[in-house]
Amino acid sequence: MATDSWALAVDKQESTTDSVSLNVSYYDRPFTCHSCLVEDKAAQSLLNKMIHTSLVNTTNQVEVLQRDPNSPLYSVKTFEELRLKDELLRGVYDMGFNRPSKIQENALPMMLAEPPQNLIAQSQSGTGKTAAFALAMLSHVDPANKWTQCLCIAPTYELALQTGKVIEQMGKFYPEVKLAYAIRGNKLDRGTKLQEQIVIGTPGTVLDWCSKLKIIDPKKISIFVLDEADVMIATQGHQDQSIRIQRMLPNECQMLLFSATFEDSVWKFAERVVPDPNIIKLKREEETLDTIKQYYVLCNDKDEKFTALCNIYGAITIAQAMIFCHTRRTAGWLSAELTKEGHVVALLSGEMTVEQRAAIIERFREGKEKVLVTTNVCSRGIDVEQVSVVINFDLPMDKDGNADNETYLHRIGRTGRFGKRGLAVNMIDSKHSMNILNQIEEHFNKKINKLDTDDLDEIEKISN
Ligand SMILES: Nc1ncnc2c1ncn2[C@@H]1O[C@H](COP(=O)(O)OP(=O)(O)OP(=O)(O)O)[C@@H](O)[C@H]1O
Repeated sequence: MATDSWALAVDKQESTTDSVSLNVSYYDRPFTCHSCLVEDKAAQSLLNKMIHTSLVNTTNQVEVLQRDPNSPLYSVKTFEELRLKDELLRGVYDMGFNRPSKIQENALPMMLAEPPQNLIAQSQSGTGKTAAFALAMLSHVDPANKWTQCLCIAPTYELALQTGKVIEQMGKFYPEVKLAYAIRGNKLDRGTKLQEQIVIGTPGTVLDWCSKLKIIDPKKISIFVLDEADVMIATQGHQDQSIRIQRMLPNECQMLLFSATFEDSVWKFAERVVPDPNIIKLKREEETLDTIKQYYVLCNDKDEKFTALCNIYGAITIAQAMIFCHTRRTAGWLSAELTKEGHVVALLSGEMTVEQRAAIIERFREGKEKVLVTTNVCSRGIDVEQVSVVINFDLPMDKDGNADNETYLHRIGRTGRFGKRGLAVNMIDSKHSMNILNQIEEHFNKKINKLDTDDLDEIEKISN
């Protein structure tokens, strides 16, 4: 679960600095807690999964690298064209899927081909990867054979359960196929012969079931799925266990690997566990600042920033806004102040569990609250796309106190999605924050104009 340790470190530092001198900005000191910066990728991934209750609408480009150029990849525009078993087709339609998503359209023909083909696929969260490999596994198994034929590993207990749910739902009309969870707490005696055709679990337990306990015969596995590879490799132990499992499988076993991101380390791991792969990459829409109007507001302190924020709210109609604060404490204070002013505010806070965060983001996505106040740590990597205004109550910075340009782009970039014009307002209350703003301007080669929040006419103009 999320530890949110960075927020904790920032909070701690904030409180220490307060007691030293009220005039010294805590931004002036570099952070010391480097290890605290390790993100909880699994929590992030689980959050995104829970939030994406429907397919994310993307206009992304697909890149397909086929191993065998002589077998042209045919495109599937309907699920019928995949010649799925009737039971599965019913399952798919029962889940409300009318046609395959982009990643499904490209990956499913490869996954269902004869002879089996290996695949490495990358696309952002919510694009339909889980549903794709769930369908592939369900299509491949022979329900008459009462042994494990498909093995799927996920980085955490919770992610394994989420994926299992999809398989169960999709296989609803195919009850002959059974699923078992190889997760902690699911204790089976050594030598038990598992009858379930599909097993989903975490690497450690799956490895135990295959080797020590001999519950699964790895030589009888015909599909091996590695889900959330980017999260998996964040834990060295998982990486080693995954490779050990893979080594036990027969050469002809189909290997499938999925990941939401594809940095070098993921790539290296993928190449080790998936021989001769086909590769599908769904390029994420480039985030851009071009359609976003960016401003800054000059203030002396936090209270003035709050007044400026209220002035903006008073002058323009804001559909939905996200407000980013640097610390959990500021976020809490701000949401309380905004609530006093009559705003309906949601606060995403560091001490919440993943489930609580997902519920809050879900309500915000549904429009139940119009303002979401959050810290960056809390919302990192989470896609909320419909926001029209982003307020940087505190500017994003890295551990050394420099501008965090990537985070800035991620926060702001989303407001301009789908061609809509977005608005971003940066609150400046110190020399240091002005410095960060200048670094951001320089990095993106874009001038950010000053906004006078005491001039209501001027504010009104920016929303046109
Ligand atoms: N073809 C489809 N049509 C409509 N909805 C779909 C389709 N495929 C998947 N979905 C839905 O879209 C949501 C996201 O799908 P899925 O969980 O498979 O994405 P993902 O890429 O695996 O995401 P993550 O990386 O977070 O695991 C789910 O609610 C799923 O039910």
